[in-house]
Amino acid sequence: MDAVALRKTYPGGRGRPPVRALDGLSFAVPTGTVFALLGPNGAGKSTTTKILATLSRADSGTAHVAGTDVARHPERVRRAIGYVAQKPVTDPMDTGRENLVLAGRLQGLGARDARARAAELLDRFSLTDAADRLVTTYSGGMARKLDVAMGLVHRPQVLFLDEPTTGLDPEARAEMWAEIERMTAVECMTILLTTHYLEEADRLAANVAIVDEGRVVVAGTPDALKDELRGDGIVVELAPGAPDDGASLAGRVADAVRASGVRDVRVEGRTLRARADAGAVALPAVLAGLDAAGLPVASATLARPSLDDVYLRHTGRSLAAAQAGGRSAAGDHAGAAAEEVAA
Ligand SMILES: Nc1ncnc2c1ncn2[C@@H]1O[C@H](COP(=O)(O)OP(=O)(O)OP(=O)(O)O)[C@@H](O)[C@H]1O
Repeated sequence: MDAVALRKTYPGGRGRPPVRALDGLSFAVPTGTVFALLGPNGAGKSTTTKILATLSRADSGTAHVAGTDVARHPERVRRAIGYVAQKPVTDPMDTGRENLVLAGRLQGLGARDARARAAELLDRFSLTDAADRLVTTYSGGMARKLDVAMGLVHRPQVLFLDEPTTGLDPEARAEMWAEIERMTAVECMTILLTTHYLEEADRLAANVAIVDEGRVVVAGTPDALKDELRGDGIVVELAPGAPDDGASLAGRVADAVRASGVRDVRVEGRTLRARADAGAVALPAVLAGLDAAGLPVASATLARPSLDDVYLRHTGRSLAAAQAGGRSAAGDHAGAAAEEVAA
């Protein structure tokens, strides 16, 4: 599966400016592996997934799924893929089993085969005990597992999972992760996953592409991306006593730690992030510099590089900050054009 130079602009609607969702996005996914598109809300992950799943068309660029060009032969692609959207597709007033049997019938299975496939999937997702209860009574984790099962009824070669664990509690998330790992390990399925959880990408994906403002800023294996960052990460939270006067606080903090030998210094609000070859040596010097400058510290941590550091390095801000702030052009979708469905 690959995407090459995908571009997509949504019309703004109601006097709003158009939104450039994809700005030349490219990546390649080896068959039988999990690939994660990682980025904050509005980065363009869902738009990419919809184009690859033939639910939307790119303005330009090409994409292949299961060896087929998505724009030229969308019907062939649809037969080869399962698509699990962010929003549930199940009918809450039907049982889990009824939902799966109906999905099987819609995919062309006979009644007996649809029932057998439903039972198999219910068992696989540990939903057999709840199979004959209405979906409206399911927990968030159970409902999400049923969504994924719905995408698997026709045994797709390629599965798209759009934020499969958003909103799930840690236990349900761990169960979902185990199932995703099983799908690639045992069934050799190719999975494109979108997430804004760094830990999820790190744990599941053989390869990760960090997406920001409609393009891939960096891609590689999680380990290779982390190895690019030499040394340790230092994070210092300033105490509330430190005046938060934006740019001038950032400047004072940067000046205060200049002599400590740290690099890649960034200040967001009251949080200082920096890197050092030997963090244990640099951290006391950082704290001494802040103390001398009259900047009180609330906490300080030292950590091996994480995907968050990779994100910060390549986008200039932490994923948490990007998630909180959204992207500059992103608004809510109100007044925007309704999602179109490619013919
Ligand atoms: N149908 C639409 N009409 C107008 N703008 C849209 C539409 N769908 C998405 N957008 C805009 O395109 C940009 C990319 O959105 P997209 O949903 O692809 O991002 P995302 O990374 O998947 O974010 P999320 O995690 O919120 O789903 C955003 O600015 C979004 O507001």
